[in-house]
Parts: sequence; C-alpha cells; structure tokens
Amino acid sequence: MTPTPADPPVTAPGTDAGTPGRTPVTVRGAVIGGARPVVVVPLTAATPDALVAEAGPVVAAAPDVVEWRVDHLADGAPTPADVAATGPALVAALGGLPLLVTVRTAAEGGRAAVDDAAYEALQAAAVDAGVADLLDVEVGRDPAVVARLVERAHAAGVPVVGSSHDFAGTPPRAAIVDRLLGMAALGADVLKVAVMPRDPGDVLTLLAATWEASTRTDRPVITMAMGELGVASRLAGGAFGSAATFGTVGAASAPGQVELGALRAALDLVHPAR
Ligand SMILES: O=C1C[C@@](O)(C(=O)O)C[C@@H](O)[C@@H]1O
Repeated sequence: MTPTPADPPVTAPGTDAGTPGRTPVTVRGAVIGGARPVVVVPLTAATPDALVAEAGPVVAAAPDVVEWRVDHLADGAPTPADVAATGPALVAALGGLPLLVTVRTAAEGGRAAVDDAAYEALQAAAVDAGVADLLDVEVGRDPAVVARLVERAHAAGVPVVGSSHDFAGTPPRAAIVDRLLGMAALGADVLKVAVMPRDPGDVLTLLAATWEASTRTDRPVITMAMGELGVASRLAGGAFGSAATFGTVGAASAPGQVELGALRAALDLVHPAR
C-alpha cells in the first residue's frame, strides 16, 4: 500500500517485536495472533453420535483448534436443546482441545436457515452450556443480537470471533478492511472475513486487505479466499497477517480447504523458523 501520514507504522505480521499493542487471543494453549497461524479443523456431522465419532480422528491429528459447525447438526435445523445436549459429549471427546462454536447461517454459506432470534438462541445455548472456548458471531446479523451475544460471551469469559462471509465475490480492499476493523468496534476479539475470488486479482485484494488490517488493529485477523483460486491464501495467508487457517481431517466446511497434513507442510515452508 502507499503509506499516508495517517497510516500507523508497518510491521511484520505475527511478530510481537515492533508491533505495539498486538493482543493475541489464547485459548487452552492455542495462541491466535502468535508467530504462526493456528490450524482449525471443522466438524460437520449431522447427529450427536456422528459428531463424537468424527472428533476421534481430528483429535488424533492434533490441530490447534476444533470448530463445531452447529448448523450441520440435525440436518440444518438444530434446536438450543440439541446444542446443550450434544455439546458436553463433544467437549469430552476433544480431550482438552479448544472448541470454536459456529452457527453458520444460510445467508453466509451455512446450513442454518434461521432468523435472528433463533440464531441468538442457538449461540446463547452454546455459551450457557459452557462448551465454547471461542464463539463465532456473524456481524451481519441484527446489531442488537450481535451486541447481546458479544456481551454474553464476554461475561462467560469466551472470546468472540467476529465473522463475515462473502460467497458471491470479493469486495474492494477498503471494504474488506472496514469490515474487519468494524468487527473490533463491535467488541470482537478476533476478526475474520472469507471471500469468494473470481480471479487471481481478487486473491491479491484479500491478501492486501489482510496485511493492511493487521497493521491497523491490535486484534488477530483471520482471512481466506475460498475455492480453488483461493488456496494460496489458506497456505500463505500467515505471511500477510492472517492468524489462522482452516484445514480438513475428513469433511470440508467450505470450498478450497486443504487436508491438514498438506496444510502443515505448507505452513512449515512459509514459516520455517516458527
Ligand atoms: O469462517 C469460517 C471459515 C470457512 O468458511 C473457510 O472458508 O475455511 C470455514 C468455516 O467453517 C469457518 O466458520
């Protein structure tokens, strides 16, 4: 980018040296915003039994964080009671690995066709059941719902991952940066944006926005360009300031996710000293 007088000093992402005020989020030993991106593996089973079974090989592969895609439960129609009943068994199966709880709505590429009230109830159930180490909150929902969920999570000591998905395309760089920084203003502790690239230029836009945003906030930023075109962002996003990357052990939860072993090999190349 072309620095303007208003721009803060540019520093290497993921290094504490020279990055005043960078605030990593640490959950059960996983440092989000540390020297190297954390690897997150999603679980997408539709029934409680299948979810616990799905967790087995994931735990064996030892990712940094596990994501529970609650919207896949009950074939896309989970109730708060389902969350409260299923969550503890999953947590027990995870053997101490940190759990990110996500209800991905249909509007953002997920399975849950829920209104704001139902969305809030599902998320609240996860917090109240004590199963979430991190809570994904879609910042595009009703602002009052977002504010209440952030407050509820924080009252329970649960950091919030603000999230926004654009499955239709890639907004301009400034819009992506505004979206990320806007999440911080809403109280999110980690700021996450996923976009769908239409050409390689869109991937560059996403990476440029990642770098810019990560120099303008102390909070960890997570980004990815989805689909085949975006794979480079999942492998090398850490070099541009992204604090996490989603990989698979079995089922993927979004297009373009890379198998965990291959992802780790790439991270070893991109972040050799860490
Ligand atoms: O927000 C994200 C990122 C993601 O959409 C991806 O593209 O890897 C996968 C989702 O499961 C997760 O909630």
